[in-house]
Amino acid sequence: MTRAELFGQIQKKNSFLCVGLDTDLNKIPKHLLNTEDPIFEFNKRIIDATAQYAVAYKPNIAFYEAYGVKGWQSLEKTIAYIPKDIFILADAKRGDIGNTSKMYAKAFFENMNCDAITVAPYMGEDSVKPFLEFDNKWVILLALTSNVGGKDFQNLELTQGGELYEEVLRKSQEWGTTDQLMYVVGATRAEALTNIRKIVPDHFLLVPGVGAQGGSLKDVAQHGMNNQCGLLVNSSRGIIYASQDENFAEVAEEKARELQLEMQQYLSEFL
Ligand SMILES: O=C(O)c1cc(=O)[nH]c(=O)n1[C@@H]1O[C@H](COP(=O)(O)O)[C@@H](O)[C@H]1O
Repeated sequence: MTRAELFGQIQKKNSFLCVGLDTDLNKIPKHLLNTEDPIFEFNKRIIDATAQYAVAYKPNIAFYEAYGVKGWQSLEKTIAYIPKDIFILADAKRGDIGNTSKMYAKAFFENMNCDAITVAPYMGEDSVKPFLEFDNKWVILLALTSNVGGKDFQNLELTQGGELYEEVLRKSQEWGTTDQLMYVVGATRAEALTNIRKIVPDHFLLVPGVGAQGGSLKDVAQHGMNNQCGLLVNSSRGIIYASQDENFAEVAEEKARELQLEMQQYLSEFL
């Protein structure tokens, strides 16, 4: 998907919501466990309930890999089921020597036909470049993550000045364009967004950490929005497990709607 198409979706739906499909057999309603493919059945109901409010879905690959071949089949069916105008983001956090990254890129961009993949920048330019060789596909580099341990390395002061995550943002801009590269910034690190926007004013940011991890959507929008919105804010557990009863899809729809309404307000205020 192109940047113009993504922004078009945001304008059309008045939303920059990404729904995280972190589907766990231990958390989905029990009555679905009797179906042939409980993970897909759950995802299908969540997608049906939230597609009108979501501009992106983010299946986290770990939740599918954990179930082996069956998990991959559920993932393939889920990706095929997502409406074509919605951005699909494989949260796989890959990155390896070039030869290997190329195969990861094939897996998610050709075989799975995802629009984007999350990539760890730690192995540097030649580990990221193979993902950038596909038209209208996106690399989402981890910059400042939402977890507490993110500070262990990402906030280290470098001898030449600045922190490690800032260098990731600066250096990686040489590898691809604003039509190819996005960055992950955790909603729990919203205080850093003003500084981040000085380094990457035009890039899209994937912002997880709203909902279950307690990040503030308002702070993210206020400090992170640019003139094309430039944000995809993810919530996974806060939407998909808001109810673990038979009414889970209706409650997920309500939660997605609440976030969309708040986003609509910020789009009119800050854009
Ligand atoms: O890359 C990610 O999506 C990601 C980066 C990050 O810094 N923090 C983070 O929580 N995530 C992912 O975003 C989702 C957050 O899920 P919830 O906390 O349930 O909304 C999970 O799939 C995480 O793996």
